[in-house]
Amino acid sequence: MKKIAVVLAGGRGSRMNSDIPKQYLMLKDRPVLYYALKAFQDSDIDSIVLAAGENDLEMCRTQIVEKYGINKVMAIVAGGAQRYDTVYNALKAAQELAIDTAPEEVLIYIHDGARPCISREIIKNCEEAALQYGACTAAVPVKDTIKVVSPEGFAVDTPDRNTLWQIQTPQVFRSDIISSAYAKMYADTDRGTITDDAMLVERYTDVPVKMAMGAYTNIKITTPEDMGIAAQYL
Ligand SMILES: Nc1ccn([C@@H]2O[C@H](COP(=O)(O)OP(=O)(O)OP(=O)(O)O)[C@@H](O)[C@H]2O)c(=O)n1
Ligand SMILES: C[C@](O)(CO)[C@H](O)COP(=O)(O)O
Repeated sequence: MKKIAVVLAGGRGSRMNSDIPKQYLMLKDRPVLYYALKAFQDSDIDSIVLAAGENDLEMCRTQIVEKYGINKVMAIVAGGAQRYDTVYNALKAAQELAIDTAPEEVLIYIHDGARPCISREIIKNCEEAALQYGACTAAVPVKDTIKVVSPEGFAVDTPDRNTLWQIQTPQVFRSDIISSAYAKMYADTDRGTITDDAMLVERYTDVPVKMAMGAYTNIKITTPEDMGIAAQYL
């Protein structure tokens, strides 16, 4: 199996309200993005594709990849308007890297660059599930009661908590499966809001997406208070 990580850093981080995108803020003494790259660097994956904003490509190369010796990064590509556009650009680069390998023999690990607390154990859990099922996502069972709420702010339903999982990354797929999902998604003019890659596999293929155990500490930096929490976890 060839193993390629796709690390996403093409977002603007609008909910963070900072001058620079959240993935470049300093967390402890390193940029947020460093931690995800380092986790894959230290894993047994073969290579990393980093996707970043068009104007940040050179900065990523010199100030993060080269500076911290992340030498498994084999391509740095420009992101797109939506998260899924960024993933798609990175997938094309990953396929180039694996040109000599059958897509069924390639695993793609898609990870948010804004999730710095990823661990070796989570990567391993996802890998095992992807090898067995072809498609998986890191996730944890929800701890709170979740309600469906009307636009007016009233509870309309309380789903059985035992059926609810909170979805994280990495999301790991066999290359043929995620490629097929993306091709069908772009052909669909009525695709609506898409927030993760597992959703595409659920919607556009018949491959069930397996939950692989993530961690409650594997948070995504989204709003300012997340920086302090992530620093504690790290
Ligand atoms: N067009 C985009 C949008 C998001 N991402 C990446 O996807 C991950 C998760 O997305 P999210 O937390 O939603 O990031 P942002 O879109 O940057 O944040 P916001 O929604 O607050 O603007 C982040 O690592 C982000 O950089 C990306 O690569 N390209
Ligand atoms: C993929 C993801 O991290 C799963 O939780 C998430 O969907 C990323 O985007 P979001 O816009 O912050 O939900």
